[in-house]
Amino acid sequence: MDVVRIHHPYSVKQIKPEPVVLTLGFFDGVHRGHQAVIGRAREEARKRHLRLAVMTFNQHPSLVFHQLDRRSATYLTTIPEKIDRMAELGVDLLYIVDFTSAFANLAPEKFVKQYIVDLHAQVAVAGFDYTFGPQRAGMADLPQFAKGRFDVIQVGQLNQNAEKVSSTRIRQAIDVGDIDEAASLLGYPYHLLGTVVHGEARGRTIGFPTVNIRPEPYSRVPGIGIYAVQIKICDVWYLGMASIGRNITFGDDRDVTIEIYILNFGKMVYGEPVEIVWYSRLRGEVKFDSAAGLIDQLKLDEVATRDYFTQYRGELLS
Ligand SMILES: Cc1cc2nc3c(=O)[nH]c(=O)nc-3n(C[C@H](O)[C@H](O)[C@H](O)COP(=O)(O)O)c2cc1C
Ligand SMILES: Nc1ncnc2c1ncn2[C@@H]1O[C@H](COP(=O)(O)OP(=O)(O)O)[C@@H](O)[C@H]1O
Repeated sequence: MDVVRIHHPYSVKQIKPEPVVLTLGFFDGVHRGHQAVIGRAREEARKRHLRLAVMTFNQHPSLVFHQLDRRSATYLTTIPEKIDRMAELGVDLLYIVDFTSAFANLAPEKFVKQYIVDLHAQVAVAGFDYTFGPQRAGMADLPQFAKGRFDVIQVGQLNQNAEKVSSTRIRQAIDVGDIDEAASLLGYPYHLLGTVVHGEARGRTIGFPTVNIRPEPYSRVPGIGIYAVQIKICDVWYLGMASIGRNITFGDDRDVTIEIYILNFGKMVYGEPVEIVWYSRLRGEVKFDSAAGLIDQLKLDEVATRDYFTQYRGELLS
């Protein structure tokens, strides 16, 4: 897959000359609804023997249109994850456009000319709620702006349990730790990228050393709780149990940390990039009277983690 980053106004040299089916959207999470849009575009690309292109943005449009608080400016998929997901969906060409005021304020005619026609789109595909231009023109308006220069395909709303599959719904599920619901809406288990940093060096003293994770900036961290996870370090996947919490047994008013005890592991890996896959929420965070109480619970958690993977994810056990 070719990835082309664009900052408005772009240079024509950046644009690939081949005709494409162009899929438009922000696609945070690349969830089942997004997969349906991209899948429809892929079908059209195959039929017409064209390359499949996607045009997305580096940041959420609402960042430019109005102020966002810090928490809502986080993403289900940061750019590196989105790139991986798009490649897996068979996308040939990904344009990542910096969403700036200059880009957002392009009149719809100019947006259509510069970002659809000049990208050599023979077909533009988007979800029913895609909007463009400062007045937020919609998909129903796109054919009139196309003026016969490309075809327009609008993909309808995908529902699950009679409700729209949406990034907002998935963010809400992630926030309350409902990663099962998140996975069923995403169509894959939730992932998070980060780096191993130093913690308080207490884990090793209680027999459960943990990698402390600093998440990739702007990524959305699941709600407080204890989870069965998979973690990739130095290109190898391991099983583990993760705690997202304030380590309340050891004091009040602590910051939320992400810590993972990795099964069958004993290496020092500070500074390594990691990928975490969230499989199951085991329990909430508990305040124990002593470290001994926590240790007993961690032993039970380890059994619960192994049981979970044996029972439901046998394919991950090697
Ligand atoms: C699977 C798991 C479950 C945990 N559950 C709790 C908990 O319920 N309550 C709590 O106070 N700390 C919990 N912890 C966090 C420990 O307090 C923490 O790992 C320990 O203090 C080591 O911290 P350090 O890595 O900063 O040295 C848990 C940690 C793990 C790995
Ligand atoms: N089974 C394991 N799971 C997680 N980390 C481990 C494991 N074995 C060794 N380590 C290493 O030990 C470190 C964690 O030790 P810990 O005492 O919790 O210290 P700190 O909280 O300062 O990182 C990890 O960062 C990792 O490099």
